Amino acid sequence: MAEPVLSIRDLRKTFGALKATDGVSLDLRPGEIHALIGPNGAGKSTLIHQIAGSLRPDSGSIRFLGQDVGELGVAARARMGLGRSFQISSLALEFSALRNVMLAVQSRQASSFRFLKGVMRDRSLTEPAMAALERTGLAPRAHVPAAELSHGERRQLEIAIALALGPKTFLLDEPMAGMGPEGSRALTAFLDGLRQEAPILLVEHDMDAVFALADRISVLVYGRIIASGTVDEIRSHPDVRRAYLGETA
Ligand SMILES: Nc1ncnc2c1ncn2[C@@H]1O[C@H](COP(=O)(O)OP(=O)(O)OP(=O)(O)O)[C@@H](O)[C@H]1O
Repeated sequence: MAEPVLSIRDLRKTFGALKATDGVSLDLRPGEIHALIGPNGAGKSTLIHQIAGSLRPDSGSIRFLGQDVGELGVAARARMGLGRSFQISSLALEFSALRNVMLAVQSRQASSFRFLKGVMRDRSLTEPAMAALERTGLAPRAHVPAAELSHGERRQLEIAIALALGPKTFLLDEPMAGMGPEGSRALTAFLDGLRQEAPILLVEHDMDAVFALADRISVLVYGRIIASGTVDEIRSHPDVRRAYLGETA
């Protein structure tokens, strides 16, 4: 089996008496979508924050591309290729979709001291930014200010930004949230193709999307992984049905 791109071992994080992450270990291998599911408050976002570097674990290790990244901050992990879907709040709402992606591309390039006027004509920025918008289906809306994009389009823009950074792994925290059925279907098809480019750790409540996409599913309940396996294994797992799937049945 191929070496994991991302490898987490015995990660722990408490908030006061609450064990938000209680000894989590998981691997993400090349070419796969590993879905992380679990009820509200199970600790999924807390885990993603620790992997991205925005929250420091109490103990445990996170290895990315063979390197222990525990001491690295968010920016250093992002530069290594740990791509996280941006939260809506991080979009520059007054700027166009295109300019939002260009800012991300620019942040990856060495010389960032350019005037904005020059930036908008700089093909080393516009071309990769347009390519990312085209891949996410947002190219027709490239010149629309982010403030005027629909909720679903902003989610597409976040993924375009993550893509433009040339990631080696994607951490996607509920990319389907707030999308209509058509948007979810389009995003599911898109993510399906994306896994070959970079494996995806996918936190998602939309079980249709999870069952359609996941090579492997881990189920998190009260900060612990109670089961990990293929879609079929998880669907038929009695503890999972009781702790999670049964909830919505
Ligand atoms: N900064 C914090 N301080 C204190 N408690 C926190 C903090 N962040 C998260 N928690 C708590 O940790 C637990 C896990 O939260 P988390 O947001 O990771 O769950 P989740 O699985 O992502 O939930 P959801 O599916 O609703 O997004 C919750 O009980 C939450 O209230």
